[in-house]
Amino acid sequence: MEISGLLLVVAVALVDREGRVLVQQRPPGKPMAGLWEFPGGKVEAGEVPEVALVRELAEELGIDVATGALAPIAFASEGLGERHLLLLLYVAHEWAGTPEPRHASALQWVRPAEMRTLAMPPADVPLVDALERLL
Ligand SMILES: Nc1nc2c([nH]c(=O)n2[C@@H]2O[C@H](COP(=O)(O)OP(=O)(O)OP(=O)(O)O)[C@@H](O)[C@H]2O)c(=O)[nH]1
Repeated sequence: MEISGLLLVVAVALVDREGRVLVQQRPPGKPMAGLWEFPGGKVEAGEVPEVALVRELAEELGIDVATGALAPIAFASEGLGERHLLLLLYVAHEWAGTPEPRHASALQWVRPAEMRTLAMPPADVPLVDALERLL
């Protein structure tokens, strides 16, 4: 959803039992192709953010997440070309199904410290710091 140049995006750190986080690689043809990011996407007009995230996770990964399993942990505020990105990051420890890369080029489970070695969008760097403090 875009409000006067403000782009609202929701994303999640899915954390497995070993404390690893799922990241996905943006596919060729999309802006920032090849970078690793948290699964998620744009909130559509009139959509509640948590509902948008549940929808994106079903579309992108084929998993079911309950809105109540999503806990907000951090946000990023970052210039994005002509627009400004507001990215809300949630964490979830429970979901149904096995994530598969339906839109992404690849998926991988990584520890927060290892995420620093991955090329990620600029907005994600402070989010990784917040995640590392939390996990
Ligand atoms: N999903 C996601 N998007 C991110 C992250 N970091 C970040 O800067 N973004 C930016 O947030 C925006 C999300 O757009 P998207 O392309 O993933 O969203 P979408 O699935 O709704 O896209 P669509 O327009 O292809 O349907 C992009 O500009 C993307 O680069 C992140 O960690 N996860």
